[in-house]
Amino acid sequence: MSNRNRGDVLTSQADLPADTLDEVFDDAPSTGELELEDRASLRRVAGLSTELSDITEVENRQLRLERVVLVGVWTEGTAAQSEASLEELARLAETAGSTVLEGLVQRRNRPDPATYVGSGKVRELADVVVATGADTVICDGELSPGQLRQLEDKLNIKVVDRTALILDIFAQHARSKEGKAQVELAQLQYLIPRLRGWGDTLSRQAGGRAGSNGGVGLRGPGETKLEIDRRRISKRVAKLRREISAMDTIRETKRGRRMANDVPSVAIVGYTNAGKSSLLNAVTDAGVLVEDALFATLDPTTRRSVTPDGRAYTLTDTVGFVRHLPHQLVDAFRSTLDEAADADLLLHVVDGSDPAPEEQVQAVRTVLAEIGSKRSESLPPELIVINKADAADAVSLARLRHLLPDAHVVSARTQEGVEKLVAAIADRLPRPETLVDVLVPYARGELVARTHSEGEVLTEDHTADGTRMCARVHADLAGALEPYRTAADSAAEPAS
Ligand SMILES: Nc1nc2c(ncn2[C@@H]2O[C@H](COP(=O)(O)OP(=O)(O)OP(=O)(O)O)[C@@H](O)[C@H]2O)c(=O)[nH]1
Ligand SMILES: [Mg+2]
Repeated sequence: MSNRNRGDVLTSQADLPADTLDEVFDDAPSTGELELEDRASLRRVAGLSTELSDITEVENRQLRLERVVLVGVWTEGTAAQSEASLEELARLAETAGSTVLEGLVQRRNRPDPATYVGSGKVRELADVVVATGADTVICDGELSPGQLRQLEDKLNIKVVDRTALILDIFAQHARSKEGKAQVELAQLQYLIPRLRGWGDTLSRQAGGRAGSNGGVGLRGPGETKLEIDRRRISKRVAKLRREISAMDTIRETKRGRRMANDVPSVAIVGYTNAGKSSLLNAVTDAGVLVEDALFATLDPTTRRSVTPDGRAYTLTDTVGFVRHLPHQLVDAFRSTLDEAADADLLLHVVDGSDPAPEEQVQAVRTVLAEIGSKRSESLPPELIVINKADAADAVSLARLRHLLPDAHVVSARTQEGVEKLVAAIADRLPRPETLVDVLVPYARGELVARTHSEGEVLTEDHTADGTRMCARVHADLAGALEPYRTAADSAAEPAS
């Protein structure tokens, strides 16, 4: 399925009764075919739903979003913003492996409480669905269970909201055991209040394709079955919670070990597709997967790097942020983001070529604040990086610089500004706290090497008796260097 197909369909939109739908989305962002194939092969390695296979209502993991029509309700902001929002939804849908056939936006004061779009528009939407041969409608928002059900009943095809779509992408991309468990938990939390709706749809679909509803299946599964399913799911939720908190402990231990090592850490955060992985690669030659798709990165990658003056630090790539991140996922992904919150420095990457980078910055800060509010310690300092300078236009770049005066403007692609950024990172990293003056015998060369990589060497001199160094080191290393301290060292004060 290529975007070209989609383009073809879009060019035929003149045949469609779209005139009364206020906006027609027709700008196709592209995603490589290969990546999509890759995703498709990944997503079918399910493995996760095994324990749930008997709960038919919970099979949203097997959502098959193939040929989709997008629909949004435009309540506030400019027309351009509403289009950007739908464009993002299209990219999300493509990331999930769908072909987007059509995108429609309706201008309304607020979404219709019954059917999301106004009831008159539902009919038009139904016509578009038939004309394009879509099998799924994706709504740009979080719909209530009732809205989803009523829209499905009226359209006779599957209706999914933005939250379910994002959950689906996360389910496809999560690779670690913990990530998978967290996504499943989030999906179940999303599903519990919607059980009846899903049961309804699926039992209807079980009777054949859409349209076969009526009579028996009309009211969904009986209360009793629903209750049983609900209980089962609650049990599963409790089990997942227990597993996750056990994994939490393991990660805490690991992180604790890393912190005891006193290697300063930098976490790269930012909106999805901002170029976080590219920047990690640019700074460290890490070779992390980079692609023009949303949520390419779901499991954090950590790489070591060194400052220009030789101090070691770690850089961690993280999950991208997105506007209206489903709140179930804020919790679920607390872990990867928590790691970011524990860093010594946040590198907040902004896509300078995006039409509305300010909104991305806002979305990221909102989620960070949410995480910060659940922690006892405050969040690490933030260094803003405006990326894709090569692709951004001069006017919006100037506006961004004005808005974010402390930001570093770089291009991970051309390496422009990267060297300066590396220097700025080095400058912001906490320095080791103990000042030592030591004479290390040549037989203990490994201590000299450690001081270079873990500490900050101020002066170094090769004497007849060994290497004489003045350096700032962390407590651990100071302990190891203890036997070699010189007389002059006793006067040394801890550096501030
Ligand atoms: N023109 C230009 N494109 C860039 C630059 N940096 C990254 N990109 C492109 O932007 C897209 C996204 O890059 P990634 O590094 O995967 O972005 P990310 O923030 O890690 O994205 P997710 O992991 O999906 O959240 C890719 O197509 C990159 O080639 C840049 O400096 N200039
Ligand atoms: Mg990435």
